[in-house]
Amino acid sequence: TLDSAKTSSPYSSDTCAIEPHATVSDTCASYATLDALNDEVRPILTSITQDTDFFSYYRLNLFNKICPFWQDETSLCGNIACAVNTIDSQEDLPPIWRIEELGKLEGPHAGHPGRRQQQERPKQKPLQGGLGEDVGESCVVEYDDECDERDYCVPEDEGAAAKGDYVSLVDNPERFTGYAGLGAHQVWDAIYRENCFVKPSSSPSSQLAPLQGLQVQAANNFRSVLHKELPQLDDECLEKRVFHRIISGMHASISTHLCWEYLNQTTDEWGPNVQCYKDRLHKHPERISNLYFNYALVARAVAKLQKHLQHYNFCSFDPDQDLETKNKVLALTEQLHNRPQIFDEAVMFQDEHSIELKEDFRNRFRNVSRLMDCVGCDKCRLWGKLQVNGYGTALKVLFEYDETKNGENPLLRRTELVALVNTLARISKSIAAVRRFREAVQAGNDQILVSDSKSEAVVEDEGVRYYRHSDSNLYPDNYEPEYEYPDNGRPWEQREKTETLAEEFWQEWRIFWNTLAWVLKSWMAVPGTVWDILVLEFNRLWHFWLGLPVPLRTWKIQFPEPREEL
Ligand SMILES: Cc1cc2nc3c(=O)[nH]c(=O)nc-3n(C[C@H](O)[C@H](O)[C@H](O)COP(=O)(O)OP(=O)(O)OC[C@H]3O[C@@H](n4cnc5c(N)ncnc54)[C@H](O)[C@@H]3O)c2cc1C
Repeated sequence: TLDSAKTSSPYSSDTCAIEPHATVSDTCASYATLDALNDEVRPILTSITQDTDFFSYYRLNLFNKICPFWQDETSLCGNIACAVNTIDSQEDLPPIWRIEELGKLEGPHAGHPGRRQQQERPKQKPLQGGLGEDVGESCVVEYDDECDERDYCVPEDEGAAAKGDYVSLVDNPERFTGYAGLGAHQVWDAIYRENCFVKPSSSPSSQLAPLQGLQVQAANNFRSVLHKELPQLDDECLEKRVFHRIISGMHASISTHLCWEYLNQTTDEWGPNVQCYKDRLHKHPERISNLYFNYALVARAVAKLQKHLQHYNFCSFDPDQDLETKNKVLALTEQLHNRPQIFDEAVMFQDEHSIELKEDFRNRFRNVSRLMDCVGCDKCRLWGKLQVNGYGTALKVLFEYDETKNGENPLLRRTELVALVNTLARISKSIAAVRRFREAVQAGNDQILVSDSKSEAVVEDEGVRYYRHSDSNLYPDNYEPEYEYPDNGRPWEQREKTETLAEEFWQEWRIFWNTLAWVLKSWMAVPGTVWDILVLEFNRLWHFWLGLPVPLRTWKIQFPEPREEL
């Protein structure tokens, strides 16, 4: 099914997809142009998404929605299934716990205040410090969450009483989580198969357990979209192609992130995994092409907002933060705007069926958005939802906004703007990572060393020095590596540094605590284990007494190697 989507892609024969001076098809720019643009905007984009309260928190309904298309316990979370299978097998316990942990959300959450709370609480502190005392809550909370028929995504609060939680995007980086297998494949499969303007012979939902209540309604809407006759759609239709490229480009970006921030479970180290890149991207240049295509599309949408954002209110009750955030955003939109156009949306939806086609396109995109509730790993669902919303917002801006006007365009909701800019930052990071991976493959290296050591300043702009970082991009003086790493492994780029006393203390404390937990668990398992051994030995004795072949002994005494196992 995914293969059918793949083979129907007109790009599978695109062997020169990553030739630097080739034009990225369906855009107006070459790979080299987009790389150069990315080098230029990456520092400011990183600063916006990492350093401003407005863009580093996202509101979404992550836990209260059920997958509206199928009921299938195994697809809910591949990791939990793994953990259930292996909990008996003590040997595998620590790594599996780690995998399960990887998908969980980290950092503080804060619930969206209800109407009464909104009236009672001071406007500067609507979350009452829920995200930490130093977070500008007036930059984070969004009261206006209504949406209109022009949206390409299902609004976050649709059909649910709860208005969602605020989560930190900085504390929950998109990277390897171990979410894989049937559950993940089923979601990708549904996204490609059901949203590819291909008339399905049978929907996956029809093969799964029966649906109930609201699920039936959602599934019916979904099917009615799929079965709608659209005479003008054929395999070569530009709009269909664009749809496929957006999905495939998003998939490629997720794959890049998980390969770049990969956890080697044998060595417990995080770092780029060149083989992962080769398998998922390098052997499929059309996927890299789709990644660059998405960059052009989303960057064009952000550029188009230049006028619109001039009077945008980022932090209602904090003028200093508001000004700082606005300055950064306007610098970004200006950089993207003041250059030859990289994507021309005006060629789409131009024929006689355009209204019908646009409506269909939008509905299919909404289905992708709903499918995100079927993703069985919290962090993957967070970033999946955010990026689908980001692409949906980009499409809305491209096809519904007039860039020459200011007040007449509908105001973008906060969630839309945060999703749009963070999605651009994700693709930007992917493009930089793909370049590093490509260089490594061309040089025949199986490893990439990532270090944050700075070489000499390369550019100085308005008092800020930019350095050429080891990932070959330019970063401002105060740049810190984008990601934080889990407690159980120090970042690979910091391993050589000397540890402070506090760090050493906590490291030792963690080992002590894990040892204690491990010992207590082992003690609790003693009665069960002794019982199993007695039954097995009695069975062997019984076979021996009857003169039957004696079963092999399936247990042994093994001394643990605590440091490695913990
Ligand atoms: C919405 C979502 C978000 C996810 N987020 C994360 C995450 O943050 N971290 C994490 O570790 N895992 C994440 N996953 C899981 C991850 O995407 C993979 O599904 C998982 O790593 C298993 O990979 P795989 O090699 O089996 O192939 P998959 O990536 O699952 O791909 C399945 C099939 O799709 C086709 N395919 C693959 N890439 C493309 C492409 N770019 N274009 C077209 N076709 C393609 C291929 O035929 C492939 O066999 C996410 C999954 C989903 C659905």
